[in-house]
Amino acid sequence: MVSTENISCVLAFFFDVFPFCRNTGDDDVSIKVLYCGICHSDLHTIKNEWRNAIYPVVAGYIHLLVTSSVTNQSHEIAGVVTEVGKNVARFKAGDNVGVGCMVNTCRSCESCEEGSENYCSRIVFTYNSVDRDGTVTYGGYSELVVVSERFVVRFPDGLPLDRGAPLLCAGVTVYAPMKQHGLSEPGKHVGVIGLGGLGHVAVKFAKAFGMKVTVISTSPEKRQEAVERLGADAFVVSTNASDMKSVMGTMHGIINTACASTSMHPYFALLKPKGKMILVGLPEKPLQVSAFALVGGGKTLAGSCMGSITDTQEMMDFAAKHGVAADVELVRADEVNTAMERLAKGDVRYRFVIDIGNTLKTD
Ligand SMILES: NC(=O)C1=CN([C@@H]2O[C@H](COP(=O)(O)OP(=O)(O)OC[C@H]3O[C@@H](n4cnc5c(N)ncnc54)[C@H](OP(=O)(O)O)[C@@H]3O)[C@@H](O)[C@H]2O)C=CC1
Ligand SMILES: O=C/C=C/c1ccc(O)c(O)c1
Ligand SMILES: [Zn+2]
Ligand SMILES: [Zn+2]
Repeated sequence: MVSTENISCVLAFFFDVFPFCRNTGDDDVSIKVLYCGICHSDLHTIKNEWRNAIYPVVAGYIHLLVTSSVTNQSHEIAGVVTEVGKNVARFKAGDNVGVGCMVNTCRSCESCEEGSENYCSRIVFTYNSVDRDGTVTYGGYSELVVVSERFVVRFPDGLPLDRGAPLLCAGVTVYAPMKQHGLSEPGKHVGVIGLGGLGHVAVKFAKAFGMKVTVISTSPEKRQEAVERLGADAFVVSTNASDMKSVMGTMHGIINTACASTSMHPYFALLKPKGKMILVGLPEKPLQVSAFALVGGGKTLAGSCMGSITDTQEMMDFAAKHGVAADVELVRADEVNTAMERLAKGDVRYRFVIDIGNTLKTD
C-alpha cells in the first residue's frame, strides 16, 4: 500500500521531462491555473485505494517514486484564459473559467448525445486517465492546462475563484443528484452523511434550495459549526444511538459523501418510506447493504457521478446567485504534502485549495 509518508518532493523535474499539456489546438482553451482544490479522490488515487492509479502519481510538489511515468492530480481548477483556438466561440483571453473532473468523452454515444457525458463509457478524467490521443491526463496542479472548450465552464461574476474552485467537483457532485432526485424542493428534508468537502457544500445548496437539512457525522466536534455557521437544521452523530433514533424515518433523501466504508443499515432507517439514498462517496472497500433495509420501506439506493458540463455551469450560476461557495483553507504549492496528510485525518474545514497563482514556482 502506498502511503503519503513515502512521498518525496520532485517538481521541476517533471516540467522538464514531462510536457504536462499540449499546444492550444483549434478547439482548445489555454488556462493559467490560479487555484485548484484538493478532493479526497486525489488522495484515494495517490494511495491507489481504487486500484486504478497510473504511476507514478504527482500531486503538486508530491511525487511517489513508484514507476517511471507521471500522473498529476486535481480536478477543481480555476484560472484565467490566456489563449483560445480559432474555433472557440464561448471564451476569450482574460475570462475567468473552471475545469472539473472530465476533459474529454467519445462525444457520440447515447450518454454524450443526451448531455450526460459524465456517464460516457469512454470518459477521460481530468487526471489519471488516458486521453483519446493516447496521452495521460495530468490534472490541475500545474501553472497551465489546455482543455477542449466543450469541457470548460465560465466563472460567473460574484463567485470568487478560490472559494469557487471546489464547486467544480464537490459542488456539482452533490448539486446534480439533488436536482435529479427531487431533493431540491423547499420544505423537503435531506440528510448529508459526511461533513467534508462535498458534505459542507451539500448543506449550503440544501439551504439555498429552501430545504431542511440534517448532517449525519462521525465527528461530534463539527456539531456547533455545522448548525451555527453552515446553517444545518440538525446534526446527529452516527455512532450515537439516541441521536440517530431522533431522526429515524424523517428524511426524503440522503446524500452520502462518506469517504470510508460505513455500515449502511442505520442510515437507511433515517429515510421515510420510498426515500432515496444517493451514494457519491467512493470508499476503498465495498459497502454492505441488507436487502431488508431497502425492501422494507420501498427505498432507493442510487449512485451519482460528478455532473454533466451543463449541470456544472448551472450549478456555478446558481451558486453565484445564492452566495454558495466552499469554505476553504488556502495552501501554498509546496504545502501539498501536509495538506494531503491532514486530509487523510479529516483535519480540514472543509476544502484545501492550492494557491497556484501566487505560490507555484517553476523557474
Ligand atoms: N461520485 C463522484 O462523482 C465523486 C465522488 N467523490 C468521493 O466522495 C468522497 C468524499 O470526498 P470529499 O468530500 O472530498 O472528502 P472529505 O475527506 O473532505 O470528506 C469526507 C467525509 O466523510 C466522513 N467520513 C470519513 N470516514 C467516515 C466513515 N468511516 N463513516 C462515515 N463518514 C465518514 C467525514 O465526515 P464527518 O467527519 O462529518 O464524519 C469526512 O469529512 C470521497 O470518497 C471522494 O472520492 C468526490 C467527488 C466526486
Ligand atoms: O472526485 C471525483 C471522482 C469521481 C469519480 C467518479 C467515478 C469514478 O469511477 C472515478 O474513478 C472517479
Ligand atoms: Zn473530486
Ligand atoms: Zn460518450
